[in-house]
Amino acid sequence: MFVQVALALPLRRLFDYRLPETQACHPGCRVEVTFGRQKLIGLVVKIVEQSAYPADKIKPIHQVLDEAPIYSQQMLKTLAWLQQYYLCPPGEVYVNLLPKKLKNGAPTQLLAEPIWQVVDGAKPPAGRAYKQQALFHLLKKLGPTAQSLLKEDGFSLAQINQLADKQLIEQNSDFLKNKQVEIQPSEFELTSEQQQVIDNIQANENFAVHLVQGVTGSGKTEVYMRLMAEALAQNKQVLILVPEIGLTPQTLQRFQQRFHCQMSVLHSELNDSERHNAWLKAWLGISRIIIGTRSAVMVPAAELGLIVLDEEHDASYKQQDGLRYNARDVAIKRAADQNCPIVLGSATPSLESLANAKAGKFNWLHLTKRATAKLPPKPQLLDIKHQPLQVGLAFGVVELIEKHLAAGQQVLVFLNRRGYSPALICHECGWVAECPRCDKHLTYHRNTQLVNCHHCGYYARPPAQCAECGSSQIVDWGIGTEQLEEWMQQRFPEANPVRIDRDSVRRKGELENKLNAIQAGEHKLLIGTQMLAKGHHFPQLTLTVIVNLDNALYSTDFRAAEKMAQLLVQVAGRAGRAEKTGQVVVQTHFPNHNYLNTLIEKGYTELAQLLLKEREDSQLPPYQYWCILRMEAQNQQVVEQVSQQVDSLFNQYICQHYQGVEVFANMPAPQEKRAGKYRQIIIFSAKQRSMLNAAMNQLTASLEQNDFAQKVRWLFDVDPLDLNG
Ligand SMILES: Nc1ncnc2c1ncn2[C@@H]1O[C@H](COP(=O)(O)OP(=O)(O)OP(=O)(O)O)[C@@H](O)[C@H]1O
Ligand SMILES: [Zn+2]
Repeated sequence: MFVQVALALPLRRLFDYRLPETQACHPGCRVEVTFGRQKLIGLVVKIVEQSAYPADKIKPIHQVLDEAPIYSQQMLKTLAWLQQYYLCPPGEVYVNLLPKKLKNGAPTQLLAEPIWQVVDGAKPPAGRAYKQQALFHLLKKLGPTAQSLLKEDGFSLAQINQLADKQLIEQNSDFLKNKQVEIQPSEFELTSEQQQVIDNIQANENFAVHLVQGVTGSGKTEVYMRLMAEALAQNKQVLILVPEIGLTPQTLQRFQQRFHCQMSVLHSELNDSERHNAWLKAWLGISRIIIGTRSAVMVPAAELGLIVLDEEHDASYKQQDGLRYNARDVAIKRAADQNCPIVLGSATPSLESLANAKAGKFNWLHLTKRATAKLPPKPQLLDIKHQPLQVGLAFGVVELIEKHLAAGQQVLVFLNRRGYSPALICHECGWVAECPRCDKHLTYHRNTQLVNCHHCGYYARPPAQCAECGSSQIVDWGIGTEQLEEWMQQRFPEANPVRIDRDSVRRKGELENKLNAIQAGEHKLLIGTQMLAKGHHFPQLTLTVIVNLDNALYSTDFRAAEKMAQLLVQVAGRAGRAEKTGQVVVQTHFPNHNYLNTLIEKGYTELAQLLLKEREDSQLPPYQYWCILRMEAQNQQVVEQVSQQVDSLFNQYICQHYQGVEVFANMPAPQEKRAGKYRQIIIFSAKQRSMLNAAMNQLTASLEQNDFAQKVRWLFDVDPLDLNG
């Protein structure tokens, strides 16, 4: 008997070893093996009776690390699919998805972690220790809570220890063994629409994909929580996927307040110990709720009974390096293998999901009203042609902002461009400062006094002189959020403007503090990028201004219009969420553009129909499946040559065996040079997914054997979302 082991190597194959005589070994167990002169840790994928290698050449397994498999049969099946579908080396899937400590051979044991609770009869701390007071009250509401979760809620170890020193909170070590869930009652009655959606989903316990399309503020989260409550009550585990946890800290607290139980929270900012524990608690069934960003989708949970994936259209579900999976598609596969329902929610579903809903593959459900009885405001288009602008804003818009502020309300100004200005140019000759590694404009950041490449991260001091003509008259060009903030501070100082973008909330806790201050009404004027668009609920906000989305109307990216519409609806949806009616103004040079008018007059679904029709007519996804072969090299000629060779290899030897699979395009990536490398892409397309996958598997095998392919770095991107990627 032999075992086939996946190792974390960039090779698309499993490795054969001899079964140990003394230790039991099953598929799904970790093993330590010798590979060349190294010792590596891998995962047993299969046990076979025969090996293609001579028996005497096959080395024995050095050590079996797990008595019982880490992955169940069913998870192994899902992992096998993942590897096959995304055309990647097995190690990428079987080994690299494990938390680092397990990958390095740590035992499957939880690391000790304090569980905190309020001391019986303790009173909140007095004085001005606001954070400590907030922590005390939260803990009182939640009951025993793991320390890591309190950190997720934005509290520091110092604050926890201070409360402990004052003997207001104490550790409770028994709680970890407790798998019970205590469900708090909801504050409100469901609307009839919410009830219908829930009844419909609960009518079927088995696998089904439910697409809940609900307008912004329609109470999707409440629907999720009711469904979760039901699953938890049946002793099932629940997996919740969200685009970015850090952006919406309120969401986590909402779940914590409703469900008192162990939770695993997984996202990219965990340290190794936190990830280890979160993963193991899910695996051991201690965590009844697993909530996380895309990487949480493959965390094992044997008793999984429901998957919820919020904001299903969000591009952050697609991983853009290594194993380039889309967590939405993987989640659907997991639900199918586990035979449990999956709920995809969004106000603006992706065209892929809408096509599936229209074809009857997804159960399409609607929430057409806001939970608070008012509809989201209808955006108004403001023609800015020939209009004088100040920091990109028309006079009328500035007056409107003034009016809303004067009424004591909050205003959101949305600009999707961070930094002070998107370019520095020479006033004399028009030279533009560019990234030396990408040939793209450098963005000027005044706060840091640096120019920064938003494509590769390169930064430098701003040039003092023009590189072409030597003039020292370097001026900034265009408007970014920093500049808008600066202007607003002068124009509306009493509104205490706040900027929210990736630069302004770099430090941990900063975003949370700013969001809390906004909730508390300390800032009346909010300036932000799409960070401010997602999921936030600001009751006092009545006006949203969208400075500019025109680029998307004439973009070369066929997804640009879809993304623009999703963003516009999300941003607009922040206004008028409480009693007062909201207003949304969109500045544009193209007030008669069909996309904008369809979106505003007829709604997102109508625009989506139109876009789907266009995609169908031009045979673009989702009417064709795509797989991109990405190649890059230091040398432009080399990468172009290789792509020609791959193209002919495919057309001469491969395509005739796979009906309908063809090269849709062979071209430089839209951003051809990035971080000093030249990039070329070949887009393969087919009407049938399985046919495309088979052809690509064949191509992969050929590329691995061909010397010419080794001259470039190549990889596959299945179902790409972005040609640049
Ligand atoms: N049945 C209900 N009755 C009253 N209020 C409700 C009800 N359901 C939800 N709400 C409230 O309505 C507000 C919006 O709900 P929620 O945040 O779940 O909406 P959403 O659909 O997720 O919105 P978005 O897509 O904008 O994030 C919340 O404050 C929520 O507490
Ligand atoms: Zn760059």
